[in-house]
Amino acid sequence: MAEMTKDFATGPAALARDLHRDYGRGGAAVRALRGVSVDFAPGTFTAVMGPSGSGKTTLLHCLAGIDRPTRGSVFWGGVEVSRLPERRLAQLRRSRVGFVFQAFNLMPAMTVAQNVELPGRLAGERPDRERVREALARVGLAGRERHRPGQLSGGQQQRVAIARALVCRPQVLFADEPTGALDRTTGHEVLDLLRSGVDQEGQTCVMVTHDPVAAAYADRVLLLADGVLVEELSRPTAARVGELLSRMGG
Ligand SMILES: Nc1ncnc2c1ncn2[C@@H]1O[C@H](COP(=O)(O)OP(=O)(O)OP(=O)(O)O)[C@@H](O)[C@H]1O
Repeated sequence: MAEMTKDFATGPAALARDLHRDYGRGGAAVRALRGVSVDFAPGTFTAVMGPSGSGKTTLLHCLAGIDRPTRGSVFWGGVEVSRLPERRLAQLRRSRVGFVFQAFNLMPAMTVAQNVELPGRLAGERPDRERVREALARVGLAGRERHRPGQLSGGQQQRVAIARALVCRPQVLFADEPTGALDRTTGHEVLDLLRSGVDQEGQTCVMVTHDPVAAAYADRVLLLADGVLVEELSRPTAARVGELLSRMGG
């Protein structure tokens, strides 16, 4: 592929350089990102934190190729994705990244297996039953293929959404407040799952969260404020993250 560079195998799984995202123009423009540069090494788990409106979701969407930066670049492996034409970007996004939302975003009328197959079907592929079974087994939902989302608990529904994101074996899994709609115990199950994907399968994971306890599952915490990265914390504990957040607020 022409846009591939030779560092593909060894470089970061994803990176951003001088990322800017403005919403609107002129004096009324909201500058959601104002020059973010960051690398995500393969097999690492990063939590993105910061006050409401600091640009966390915008950063995640730009990194995942769901939104385009106004200026700056995003790379997956050695591929610069921020300038790819829409069709090529959609194709690459399907095979390289997975995305998990706070609200699960499952189709209620479809079975669990059909939900996991859906992105592939939308891309015109024939469903691979074995892969779907594997993805569901990986999230602890073997045997629930024929159930509907409404027959599952919130935590199980989020695990279906994670299986859907993992079924194409993405290089990077992005999760936007994946435990935001869950109680604490169920939230921990989802976080354990994300953590074990990183430890056991070398998955790269980037997660937005407001919760210091959730952030402590990560290897690193990035703190955003007003669209810029202001702090980075390695091997976070909930107490250190809490301290950092209260320092920011004070
Ligand atoms: N589509 C949009 N149009 C206009 N402004 C937007 C749009 N999306 C986001 N913004 C603005 O960009 C800024 C960053 O928003 P973003 O959702 O990325 O923040 P966040 O840190 O994820 O917030 P929260 O923690 O509340 O979810 C905010 O000021 C927001 O109002």
